Amino acid sequence: MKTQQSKTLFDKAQQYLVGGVNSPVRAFKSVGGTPIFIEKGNGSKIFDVDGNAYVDFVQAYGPMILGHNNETVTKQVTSALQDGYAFGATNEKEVQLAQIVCETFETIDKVRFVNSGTEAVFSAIRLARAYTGKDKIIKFSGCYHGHADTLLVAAGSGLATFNMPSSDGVPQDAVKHTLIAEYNNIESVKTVIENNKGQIAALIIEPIAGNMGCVLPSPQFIQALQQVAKGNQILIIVDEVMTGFRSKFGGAQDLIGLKADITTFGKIIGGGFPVGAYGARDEIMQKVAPLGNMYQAGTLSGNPISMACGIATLQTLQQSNPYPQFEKHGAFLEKAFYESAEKYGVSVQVNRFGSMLTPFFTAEKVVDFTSASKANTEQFSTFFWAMMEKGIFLPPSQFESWFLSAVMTDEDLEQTKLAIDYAMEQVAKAHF
Ligand SMILES: Cc1ncc(COP(=O)(O)O)c(C=O)c1O
Ligand SMILES: N[C@H](C=O)CCC(=O)O
Repeated sequence: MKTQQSKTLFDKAQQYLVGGVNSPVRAFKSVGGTPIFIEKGNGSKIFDVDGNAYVDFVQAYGPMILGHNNETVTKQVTSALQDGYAFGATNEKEVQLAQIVCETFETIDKVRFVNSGTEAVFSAIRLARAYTGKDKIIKFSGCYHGHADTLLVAAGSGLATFNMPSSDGVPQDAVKHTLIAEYNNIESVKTVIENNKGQIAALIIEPIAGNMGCVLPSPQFIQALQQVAKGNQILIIVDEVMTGFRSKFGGAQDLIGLKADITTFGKIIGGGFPVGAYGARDEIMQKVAPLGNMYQAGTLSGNPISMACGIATLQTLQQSNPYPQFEKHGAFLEKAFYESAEKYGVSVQVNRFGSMLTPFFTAEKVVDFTSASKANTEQFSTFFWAMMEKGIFLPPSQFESWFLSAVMTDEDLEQTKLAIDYAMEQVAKAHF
């Protein structure tokens, strides 16, 4: 694997960008070595500046569900660009994308577009507080909801990767209303509620956790969560930034049977352009300005290029329906993991939901952040670099999800299966 050009660019990047990156997980810090610099993407693959090709399981951390440079999407974005990029006045494309979201989600009458998942989530929390008149919120350990102050506690993704319980610069005052419960543990939720009776506006949850690696909620947990929230007048914010339109044309909330009061989006609804959104039934959304007194605004919110890309991406997903294929491909990879792990005596747990998956290097079932944290990150690093050597690009962290794209071919999957076998062998050689 040649890396000279990436190394040269990374040296230069570190002169001008903090740590050479614009988002911490991209720095490869937890797996060591130099991050690759991407030149271009096409279909299921990305290509780095040294000429290496990789089957892409990162997909920009989710949005590129149709793969790179999808012909229909590129055409519609190019056409939108000819008409101008931002107006500070409403454009029909905003209405079109909003209509798709509202018609797809039973729990949503209206949406508001913003520019990122982070913005969507902190706005949703403000809305829940405005609607209920209460301040406290519950968040689950290991879930990540973006980098707003209130939510940078016991968070997953980069914070889990770098073993940071919280971020410097967040005042104690900003997190004093954030209460932490454990994923898949209803007793922990009940205890938090009992200790804060009548003060909790909302709980926020990743319906399928993707930011401590992929972790699925049990049906019993979801059912009890719904009941407990309802019984205590606590709104449920379902954070679908990662899961929205990923495992079905709609939300993971439908698949697991969780009824959202407020839903947040990002990633796929912008198809790779900056976007976020939050939505709810009318009664709640009427609190948002200009209808109500909860203020939230944005210079570039609903910009026509993100909207065009989102519309084209969702329409293509709806027409092509890649979801049954995701199931087939996901199951193929899951089997490949377990077969190779057994062959080389490596302990692995593969957690998967449709097109999201994480292989955890541990013998214990992974059901929450505590069990996820027991995964062997050194084994993961060995595995990661062996996969890179064989042309497979993965998130450079044990605590992220891999994503399948609709354009992955049988050949890509065979290549990935062979790479998994090789990488497991390297793990066994290096660690046993
Ligand atoms: C579930 C979830 N919520 C919120 C966010 C924040 O989104 P963004 O990175 O677009 O701000 C992310 C990803 O970063 C996410 O995975
Ligand atoms: N896990 C994060 C979002 O889903 C990864 C994106 C990032 O923080 O760069």
